[in-house]
Amino acid sequence: MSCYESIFRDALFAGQVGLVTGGGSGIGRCIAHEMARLGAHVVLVGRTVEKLERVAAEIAEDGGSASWWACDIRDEAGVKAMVAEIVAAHGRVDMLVNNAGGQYPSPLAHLSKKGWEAVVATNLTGGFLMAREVFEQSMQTFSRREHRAQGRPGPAIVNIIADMWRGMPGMAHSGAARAGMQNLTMTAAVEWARFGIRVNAVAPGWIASAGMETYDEPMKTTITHLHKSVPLKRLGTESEVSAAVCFLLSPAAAFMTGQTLSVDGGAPLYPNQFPIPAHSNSLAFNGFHRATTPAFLSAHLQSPEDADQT
Ligand SMILES: CCCCCCCCC/C=C/C(=O)SCCNC(=O)CCNC(=O)[C@H](O)C(C)(C)COP(=O)(O)OP(=O)(O)OC[C@H]1O[C@@H](n2cnc3c(N)ncnc32)[C@H](O)[C@@H]1OP(=O)(O)O
Ligand SMILES: NC(=O)C1=CN([C@@H]2O[C@H](COP(=O)(O)OP(=O)(O)OC[C@H]3O[C@@H](n4cnc5c(N)ncnc54)[C@H](OP(=O)(O)O)[C@@H]3O)[C@@H](O)[C@H]2O)C=CC1
Repeated sequence: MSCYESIFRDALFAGQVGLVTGGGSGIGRCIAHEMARLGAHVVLVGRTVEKLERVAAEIAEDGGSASWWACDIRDEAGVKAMVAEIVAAHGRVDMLVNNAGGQYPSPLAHLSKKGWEAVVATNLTGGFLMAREVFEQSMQTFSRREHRAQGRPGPAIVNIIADMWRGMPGMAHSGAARAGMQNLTMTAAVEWARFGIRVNAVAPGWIASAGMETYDEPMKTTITHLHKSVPLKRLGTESEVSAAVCFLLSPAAAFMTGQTLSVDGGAPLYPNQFPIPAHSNSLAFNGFHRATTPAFLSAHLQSPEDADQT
């Protein structure tokens, strides 16, 4: 386990209350630690009590302030009750990090309806329910004028999505849900801007997080090769995602809303494995154009169906 020094100033979030879903492990745990280190009281949300208790104890050990709430973010009544209790206990919610999520690998054609719905509910519906309740119940507690009078904006929301910019082959359910969450981020940003609420997203690429441990051995082998497809030639860290989240929650991002920050080492920009030449060859253009097919590549011009028949 590593420790990172936050680049943000001490007490940046002093006096603020932040909710982190999925705060019991991985990226969410790291975000919760950093927010607490910056002075926030952090409420950790997840389904497994032991994980939440452990992280809350770690934060207390480090001198921070944290509590936890066990809740499945897909359970509408549970989310409503949880946000109500948190608002009653702390008076408000200043920050929401919609980080809970996950998926399992499967070819699109093999996805069951139940599996699809489980992943979409986790990565899209759950985030929607959390954001809506925090919005609704914050608005009931404080009017915009009261927020202004106290010199505070409304809650800042950050949604964790994923690198799904070119689809998400092998994880179609998650790609569809994350794309939905990115779109929801933009809509919420516009609809809630007049209440001083900012809504942004962070799209992690491949991160060496505790969550990667949840996969089976064949997937873990795949994951050990992923760095080759990243221009920066490594996986990201939990703390690099956390830094982007804390930036978006902070006043440094006061004029940013509806945006998605990618933390991915440039992976979606250059997914291919061919080497970049040191010098480009200039191509002479004389009005003709020619077409040739190198013999060794002929087979690769066939569609998979044609290739099967040969
Ligand atoms: C590709 C290369 C990229 C390579 C690139 C890889 C890196 C990608 C980057 C992303 C990395 C991460 O997100 S890392 C974070 C990973 N962390 C996680 O994924 C942990 C959280 N995940 C989960 O909780 C689960 O996966 C999730 C399905 C979302 C929620 O589960 P639930 O508790 O709701 O439900 P379960 O009861 O477990 O499952 C409900 C149904 O879902 C289906 N289901 C669930 N798990 C299943 C499984 N492993 N295989 C088949 N089907 C499954 C079944 O139909 C289940 O019903 P039954 O058949 O009746 O049981
Ligand atoms: N690691 C990576 O490379 C990437 C990760 N991401 C996303 O970042 C987020 C954090 O992932 P990471 O830290 O790696 O993985 P983890 O598996 O460690 O974190 C996921 C957390 O979400 C919680 N969670 C899952 N489902 C629910 C639910 N229905 N209700 C409440 N809590 C839930 C889990 O706790 P519990 O099971 O106890 O509820 C867990 O603590 C996820 O959304 C993930 O998909 C996106 C792109 C890349």
